[in-house]
Amino acid sequence: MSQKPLVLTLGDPAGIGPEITAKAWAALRHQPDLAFGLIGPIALIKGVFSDMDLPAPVAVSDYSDIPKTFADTLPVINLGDSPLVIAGKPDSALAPIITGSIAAAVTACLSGEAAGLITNPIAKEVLYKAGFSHPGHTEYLGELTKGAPHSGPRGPVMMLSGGGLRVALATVHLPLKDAASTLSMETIISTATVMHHALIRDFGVKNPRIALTGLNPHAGEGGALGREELEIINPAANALRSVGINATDAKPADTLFHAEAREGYDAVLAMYHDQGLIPVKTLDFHGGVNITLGLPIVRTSPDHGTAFGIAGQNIARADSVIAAIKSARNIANNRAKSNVG
Ligand SMILES: NC(=O)c1ccc[n+]([C@@H]2O[C@H](COP(=O)([O-])OP(=O)(O)OC[C@H]3O[C@@H](n4cnc5c(N)ncnc54)[C@H](O)[C@@H]3O)[C@@H](O)[C@H]2O)c1
Ligand SMILES: N[C@H](C(=O)O)[C@H](O)COP(=O)(O)O
Repeated sequence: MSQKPLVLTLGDPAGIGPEITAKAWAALRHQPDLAFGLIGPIALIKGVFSDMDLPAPVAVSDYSDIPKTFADTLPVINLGDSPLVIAGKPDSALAPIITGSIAAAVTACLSGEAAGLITNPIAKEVLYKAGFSHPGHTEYLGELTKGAPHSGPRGPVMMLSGGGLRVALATVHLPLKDAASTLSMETIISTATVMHHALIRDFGVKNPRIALTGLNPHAGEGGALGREELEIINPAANALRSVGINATDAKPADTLFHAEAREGYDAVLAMYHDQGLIPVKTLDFHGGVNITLGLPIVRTSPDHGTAFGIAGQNIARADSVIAAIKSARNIANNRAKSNVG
């Protein structure tokens, strides 16, 4: 399978990224197939390793050095100097190194030097204050990769995996009041099409079954509680089925996520952010993974954020970032197989 290393972005260094990076490295150092390098100022990560009595990270100049170094210490693609970072104290002055780390990781994946990237959490508000114009990583990665060749329908599509669920979103980071007015047949069709192809290529699902949620309570109750199901979602489902994509008509979201339902589908397409992410994070907060579908590169992320309130206390759990690293390797391997096949 792909022997190229994975790369981990810095995220907001005032958050829990540095400590979960150290904990993930300590947990995975003897698993060479999960070797990863951090992209960021090495000065920002050394203190955490010292506090945890871990070997000091080392700067490497080439991505090919990551696998050779990983068992002994964390390899770092050094981005040079950084402004002062105080754990738990976000600072928009850090925005250039935060976004610079992401851009460098994308470049490494596009060049083939890295098999995939995992993003440490960012705090959107902090980046917005610095002029970051994208809603989050997902859209930024879409922009950074839009010119690169990609076999299959292009995203980006956000999908959270965890608790036995895979849930993608038809609308993402916009005010809830706008979610209904933004919802369209075109958005549902394009998102479900990306999901279908990704389930096959990235997850090895032979005949994907995608359940669509309704927008309204009880999926609109036949139109009595809203008409988006009758006028948008179900016509989109019909169009999807007409081209061979197995998508259901709108189903009531409050009963779609229970165990029996979960067994009936390979993924769910939810109509708005919290409708889809609450079940995943409720069932498996520390095992959940955020996966971006429809990109020419592999990208995963922990399902949590910067947790500024606990940053620097060494109590953050690395489970989710470890799950994200494993997921990135699995997807990279599946893509390598499908490219060969
Ligand atoms: N992947 C990402 O980049 C990502 C994901 C979600 C939220 N965010 C951003 O993070 C910021 C904070 O968001 P939030 O407070 O809603 O969510 P959060 O995930 O940062 O925190 C939610 C709660 O979970 C706890 N928590 C989070 N991660 C933990 C871990 N690894 N171990 C132990 N406890 C953990 C926090 O202490 C807090 O109590 C926001 O700016 C948001 O946009 C980023
Ligand atoms: N909606 C995501 C979540 O709750 O996990 C989170 O905001 C990350 O989004 P990006 O990966 O686009 O930054």
